[in-house]
Amino acid sequence: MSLPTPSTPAGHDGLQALLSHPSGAVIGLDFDGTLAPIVADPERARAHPEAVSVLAALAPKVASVAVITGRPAEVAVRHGGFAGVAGLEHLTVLGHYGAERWDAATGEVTAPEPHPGVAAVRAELPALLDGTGAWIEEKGGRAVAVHTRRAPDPQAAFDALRTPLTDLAVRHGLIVEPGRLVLELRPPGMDKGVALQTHMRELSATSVLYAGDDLGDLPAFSTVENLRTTGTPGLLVCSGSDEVTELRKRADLVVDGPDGVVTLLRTLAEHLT
Ligand SMILES: O=P(O)(O)OC[C@H]1O[C@H](O[C@H]2O[C@H](CO)[C@@H](O)[C@H](O)[C@H]2O)[C@H](O)[C@@H](O)[C@@H]1O
Repeated sequence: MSLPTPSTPAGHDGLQALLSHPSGAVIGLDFDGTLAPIVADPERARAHPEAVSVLAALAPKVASVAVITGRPAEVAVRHGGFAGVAGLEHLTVLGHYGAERWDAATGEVTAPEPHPGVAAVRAELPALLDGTGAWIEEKGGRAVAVHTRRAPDPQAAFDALRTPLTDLAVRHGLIVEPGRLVLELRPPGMDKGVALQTHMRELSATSVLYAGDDLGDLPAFSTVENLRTTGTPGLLVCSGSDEVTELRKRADLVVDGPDGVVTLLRTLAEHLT
């Protein structure tokens, strides 16, 4: 299968750099909505059935494959089926938007101390969510996610909760990370852009491909755009959905959700020597 053609000159340069010098390339991938199809219950989300084998084919050919996710790193590893896979011995999972790190090489997670604001907002949430149809996803005490996908009117519940949850978060020193019918209350100071840039710097990476689907991926898009202005080529891929349109406008390639991401990565692996 032939590789798709990026719609922008910068994306074209990014793909060419990756193909000509793969050992310098970092492949950064979001989890939910990019490697894993969106489902109503986050506990039931799993990586696309072909994701692991495709990543295992790609990873030995590039500098690094890194999954960069809002999930706790350990949850992404478990739901992804990423541990103990031949070919993924050097996989990195950066969880909680980069605050946590799991390395396949050690199997260990490194994480900062929990922010005290998380427990404080968690205690106040039940009263605030009463009657809204929204529900809470626990995230290991390091963040809380308020989901509205299963509310009677998911978008109305999301819109109604955004301001009160922002006020609550700010009162306790947290920020709100909006996503696909989810409002996450989490500590400030880290995002996927910082996580991607730090990872690339550690590896002296010479090019990057980043694929994401949601608003939380925009900082990583910004990092790639900034790197391109200082001479590091990059390819931005949007895992397309009807729910989020912001990434489409800035992507060099739009593919059809996790199916399209897996197909792209498989084709890329086939073209890398
Ligand atoms: O950075 P990501 O890997 O994209 O994680 C962001 C959030 O993803 C999860 O929620 C999303 O996926 C769920 C399962 O498909 C879906 O039910 C929900 O509507 C989506 O927003 C996850 O549950 C959150 O904790 C992550 O922050």
